Amino acid sequence: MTAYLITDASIVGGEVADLLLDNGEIVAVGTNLAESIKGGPADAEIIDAAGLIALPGLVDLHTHLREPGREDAETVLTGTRAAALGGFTAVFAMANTDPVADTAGVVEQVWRLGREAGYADVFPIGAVTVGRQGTQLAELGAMADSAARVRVFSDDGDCVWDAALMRRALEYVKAFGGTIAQHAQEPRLTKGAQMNEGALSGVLGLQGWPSVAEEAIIARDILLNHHVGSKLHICHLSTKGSVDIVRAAKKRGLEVTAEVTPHHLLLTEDLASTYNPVFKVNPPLRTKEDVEAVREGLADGTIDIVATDHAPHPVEDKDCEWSAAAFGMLGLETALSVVQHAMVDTKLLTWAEVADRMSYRPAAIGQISDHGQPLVAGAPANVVLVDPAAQREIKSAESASLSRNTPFHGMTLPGKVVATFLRGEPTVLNGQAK
Ligand SMILES: NC(=O)N[C@@H](CC(=O)O)C(=O)O
Ligand SMILES: [Zn+2]
Ligand SMILES: [Zn+2]
Repeated sequence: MTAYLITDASIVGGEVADLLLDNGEIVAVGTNLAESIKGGPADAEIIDAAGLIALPGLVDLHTHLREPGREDAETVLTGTRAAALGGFTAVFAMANTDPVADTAGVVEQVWRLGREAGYADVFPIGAVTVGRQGTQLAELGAMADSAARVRVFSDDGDCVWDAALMRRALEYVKAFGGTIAQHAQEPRLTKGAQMNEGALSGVLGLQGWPSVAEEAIIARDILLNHHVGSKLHICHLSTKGSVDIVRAAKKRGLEVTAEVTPHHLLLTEDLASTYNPVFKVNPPLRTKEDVEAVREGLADGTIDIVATDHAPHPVEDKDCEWSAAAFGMLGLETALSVVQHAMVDTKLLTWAEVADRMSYRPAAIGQISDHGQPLVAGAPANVVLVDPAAQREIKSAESASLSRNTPFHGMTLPGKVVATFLRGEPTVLNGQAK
């Protein structure tokens, strides 16, 4: 195994220093390591990281890898390659596959495919209900006890809308400290909904999706979870009202964690007026006021993490009329750039806080131990090197994903992932996937 000596990196939250990676670990952090390791790993490959920021490998708590079932949209291999290019060393794979990841067998298959691909560790999320049908609890315990060690469960794509079933799910996972990640969407309020409800949806003639459909479920589930004393996580929170509810709940000491996507930190509903379905997503893009509120919420810790909700769809599911198109956007390769643009360059977050929101906290919520750790000697060598001064134009044709549905196509965004290391092995070097 090759050792790597990363020199003069700006270590997030620390000083400019060298990092020596060997045998899957960070074996030393310090200045002039080349001198001090004389007689050490003689064959260490040197990577000049002057001007680059070293962050802990990013962790995405919400990714759609589409395998099994929609290998035309993405596979574990292509999705994790896109993840590595985005600086991620671990991704949590959503359960809305075909077959649904609602058994130990399916989650073990996805976990194993991740290991074989070798680009990022894949942690499967188990479905809450059988077939994501919302009627009967899936075998949560068997998935937890499987080789995949599932700790996060979600019917993402659909809401667990039945309050009694949601209560039972929260109670059930308490036994092993699991988390229920809710896709907060009251289905009766969003029947046929196509975009954010407001003046614009009226003008465009597209069925509106009211903020309250999200907020009502978030409020309900925070109360339910408080009653049960379990762990609740809110997927892709998107409205000002949702931020206010979570902020008030945390203030009262109620247990809840929440995520926001890069696209909800940057894009607004006016993009729907293009009628280009690349901007069609669940939950929908909201207003400028909502974007400001989710940015503030992420900055003050109300929203715990950024999660991509990378949702690949093949051309035929997007290249059609708005109402017929699938919901979802790519996100893995652009997430860090969007966060830099929306949060760092605006002085809302420091890079150390980016490490917190995109590595430490998602790893903690997902209960994984080999990721999301500070870059110190003895830690697993999951590291990403970022050039914050780079500018790049996003081109959908250049995506490593099998799908092309990035809403950032044509935009110039700051920051570029130069290298990603998974347990000391480069998955990306010089901006190229291995
Ligand atoms: N976000 C989306 O618009 N789509 C997701 C499902 C989901 O995250 O709810 C998908 O699986 O395509
Ligand atoms: Zn969802
Ligand atoms: Zn999703």
